[in-house]
Amino acid sequence: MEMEVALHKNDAPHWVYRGEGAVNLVLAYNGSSPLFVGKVLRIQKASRKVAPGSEQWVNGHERLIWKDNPDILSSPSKEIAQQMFVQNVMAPLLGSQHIDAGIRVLVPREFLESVEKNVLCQRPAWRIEAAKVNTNCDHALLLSDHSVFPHSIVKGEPCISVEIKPKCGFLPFSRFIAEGNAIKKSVTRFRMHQILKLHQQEIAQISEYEPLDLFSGSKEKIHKAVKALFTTPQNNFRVFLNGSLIYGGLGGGTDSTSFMVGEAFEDVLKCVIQAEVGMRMESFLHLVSETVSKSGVLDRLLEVQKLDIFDIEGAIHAYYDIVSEPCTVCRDLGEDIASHRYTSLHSIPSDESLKIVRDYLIAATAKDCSLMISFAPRKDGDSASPYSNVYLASTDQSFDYKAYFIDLDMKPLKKMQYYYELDQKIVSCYTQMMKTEHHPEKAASSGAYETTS
Ligand SMILES: O=P(O)(O)O[C@@H]1[C@@H](OP(=O)(O)O)[C@H](OP(=O)(O)O)[C@H](O)[C@H](OP(=O)(O)O)[C@H]1OP(=O)(O)O
Ligand SMILES: Nc1ncnc2c1ncn2[C@@H]1O[C@H](COP(=O)(O)OP(=O)(O)OP(=O)(O)O)[C@@H](O)[C@H]1O
Ligand SMILES: [Zn+2]
Repeated sequence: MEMEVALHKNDAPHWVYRGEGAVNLVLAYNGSSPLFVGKVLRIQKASRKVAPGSEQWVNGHERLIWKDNPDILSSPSKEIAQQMFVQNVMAPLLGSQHIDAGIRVLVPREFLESVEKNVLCQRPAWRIEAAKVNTNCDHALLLSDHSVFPHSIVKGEPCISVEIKPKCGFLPFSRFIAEGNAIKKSVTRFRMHQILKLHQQEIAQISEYEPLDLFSGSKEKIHKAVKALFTTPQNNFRVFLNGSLIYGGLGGGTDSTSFMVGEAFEDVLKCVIQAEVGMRMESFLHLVSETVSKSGVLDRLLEVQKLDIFDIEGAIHAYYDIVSEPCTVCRDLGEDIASHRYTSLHSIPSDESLKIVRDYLIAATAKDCSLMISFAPRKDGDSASPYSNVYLASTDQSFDYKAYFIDLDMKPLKKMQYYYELDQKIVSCYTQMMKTEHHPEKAASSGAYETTS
């Protein structure tokens, strides 16, 4: 058992808003207690509307999925189960050197209430509307702050970091994909989802980012992807300087609000990138591309994403067998098609169904996590650094870097049906758009990728 660290109501003023996603709010520490310097606190939110799968942790069927992980099953709460999931399932797959499962700390209600009040003015309105801090939860996770280096805080040296949410980096190849949905095999989920998001006014503009480029392993394509992320960051790209957001949208989601532009931005970069004004951001993007390429961290992420070998169109049938419910997908497809294509899936041993769904959920986590890479300029003669090193030719600078995955939460089994429905919706919206002549976003279809053999 790890030692329990507890926070007090009086600590609240030192914990400041860093960011948030759909389910957690993240606070950074600005005080001087050695226990917390260089750390962030990840606290749970409570949805105002009940989201699919957000109910009580581990129902009977979920226990079956994770039955080989006693640590998960015996977890007394959802947060501890999440921590065990990161440690026992995701870390071995992605490499524990890129993961920090964090330690649990006790947080009294007064602390959470106080923090909630303090950060309110920084939270995006739509996030406030969707969820509040869960003040009934008495635990939070203390994690390393991946946007800084411990030594840069101590010595007051600069550190620049980037957060990338790469999303799914491959095209599905499952034979269970219906003929009518064959487009999924040539256009990435990300690009198709963009059309739906635009249609639902979740975004104002189609992203230029193509996940296949970022995961390609080719330096040129990786750089193309990084430049696209910079041009249309949405919730896929952020830059932090000494832990403060300097580029990209706050609070996740897809709106891009707080932007530093032009010269102001070039100016703040001067402490880390030794280049002329106007060249600094470009150099930094080269540094990011070089590091993504050199580190190979995305190669492993891609392998984990590819655990989804059946696609949701296959996995959904295994899901219905696990929860012992009649398969609504087969029902809606009608006897004929269903009996041909999916009977095999419905007649496999239950351990195989469990494996299909378990792998699908693990892949879903890998498709939704983010990567944080931070850089500290290296001083000459500083050879004893424990960090990896990357060289930026355009500025003749050396950097220490570290790469960590964040947001490796387990996806709830309950979400399977929602995943199926969303997938259908994304494909039909995209197909619809393709059919519509002269649609303003027709151009986006040129993102279709040719599969090379
Ligand atoms: O389904 P997706 O691909 O839209 O992913 C969701 C994300 O949307 P986005 O990356 O903007 O498209 C979504 O992100 P945002 O809330 O849009 O920032 C969440 O990460 C969501 O996961 P969870 O509900 O927090 O467990 C994500 O849901 P999962 O599919 O990962 O369960
Ligand atoms: N260990 C960390 N170090 C630095 N920043 C972090 C860390 N963990 C989270 N953050 C910041 O806080 C934000 C929200 O965290 P996180 O993605 O874990 O929230 P979430 O609610 O689980 O997200 P999602 O909506 O994807 O499920 C991140 O986008 C990142 O900017
Ligand atoms: Zn079925």
